[in-house]
Amino acid sequence: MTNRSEALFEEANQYLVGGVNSAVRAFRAVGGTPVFMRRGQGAWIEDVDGRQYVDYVLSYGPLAIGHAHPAVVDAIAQTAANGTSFGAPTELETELARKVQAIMPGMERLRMVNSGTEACMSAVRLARGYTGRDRVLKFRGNYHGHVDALLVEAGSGVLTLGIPGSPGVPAAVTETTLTAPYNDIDSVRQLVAEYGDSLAAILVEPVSGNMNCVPALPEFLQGLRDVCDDTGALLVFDEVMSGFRASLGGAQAWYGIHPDLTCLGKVIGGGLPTAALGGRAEIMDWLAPTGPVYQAGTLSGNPLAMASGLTTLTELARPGVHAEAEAWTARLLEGLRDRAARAGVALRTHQAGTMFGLFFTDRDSVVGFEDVAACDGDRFVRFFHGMLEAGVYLAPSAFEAGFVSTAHDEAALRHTLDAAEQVFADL
Ligand SMILES: Cc1ncc(COP(=O)(O)O)c(C=O)c1O
Ligand SMILES: N[C@H](C=O)CCC(=O)O
Repeated sequence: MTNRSEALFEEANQYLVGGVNSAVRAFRAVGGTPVFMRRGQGAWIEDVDGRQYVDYVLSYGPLAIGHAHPAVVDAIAQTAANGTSFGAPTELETELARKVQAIMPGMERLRMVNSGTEACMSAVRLARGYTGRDRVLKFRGNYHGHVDALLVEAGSGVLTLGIPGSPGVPAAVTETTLTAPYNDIDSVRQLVAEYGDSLAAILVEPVSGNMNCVPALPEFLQGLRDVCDDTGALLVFDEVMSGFRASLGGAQAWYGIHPDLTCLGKVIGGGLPTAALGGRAEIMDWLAPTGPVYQAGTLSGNPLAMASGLTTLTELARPGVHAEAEAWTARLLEGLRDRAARAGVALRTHQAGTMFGLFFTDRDSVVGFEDVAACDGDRFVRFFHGMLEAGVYLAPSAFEAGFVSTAHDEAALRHTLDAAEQVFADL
């Protein structure tokens, strides 16, 4: 069997740092060569040698209705035919904002940006400008993109590569960043007792997807809401990953707990680069041009990304569509647990709508970074490679979440569970 990926990766390394454009893609945590993809359709992707895989990465979340959905492809093509960017307002920006607000009523006002990183960076600046305070609090294992102030005890590639912080981030920038263990409200209360007066914001992934998939405990999120109400700090939900996934209305609808600001990314662009910051109008209006907090972007609100996002959300919001994908995810996890149990493999699973986590552990619960770090990493690596070989594409790190789309069907389920049965037997 040929392996064009090896040749392509060797060549890529001569031009691109580490052969990739985002660190987690490099397979450093699992070993071997990243598989180069050339095509995607629905729930399936095809590599450069023609091998097919059921895809549970879905571009790390954005493709909620699967690869190359015909309506999305049409919308992008039709929009592109009229020009790809204007640097002037277009009607599509308002249409996407209206659609997001219909699904997430807390997004009273939005600002479109180009990436989740930008959304989180702008959230921090806005919170500081609005409150007149400097400190922000984040959680161990949560990842908010590569924002300097938030690259502290971060998840995702930072965990995958074992990087404790990041060289290049001046100490002065992170001096105002406080960190606490995820799902531990007592630690938050202790920090707030000391620093509450200078706290601008608490940023949290309400469903953490960057230390595998760990949903917040409802009492933890409620505790954060209460602490923010008491101190005047803003509660910022980073729903870049959980938005339109934990439920159609995101984690805020799933828990019924509402932040002051929300960061969105991934699904909002349906596979094209867009993201958004939104929330209470009174706070959002502090952004330029209505307010003094500066924020801008040459390609922000790009028409192609607006068309792709709008079409994706329109399809996803059709009655029953998201619920069906959630039910499919539950069947997947039930099937995996069943096959693992039959093979005597200790496996714990988490589900948050169409996000999921697999943990090789016999712990009764996985609620914080320490629980995730204690899972059997060698077993994950064997599982990952076994599944890849059998035509199932999972993220190449035990610290990334899995994703399902509305295109995952019976054939994909059967293929995945048959593969898992074989792989568990050899673990
Ligand atoms: C929760 C969360 N926030 C922020 C980001 C940053 O988004 P982006 O990669 O689009 O910059 C990511 C993913 O990378 C994420 O998962
Ligand atoms: N965990 C990251 C974001 O969700 C994965 C995407 C990336 O950094 O390439």
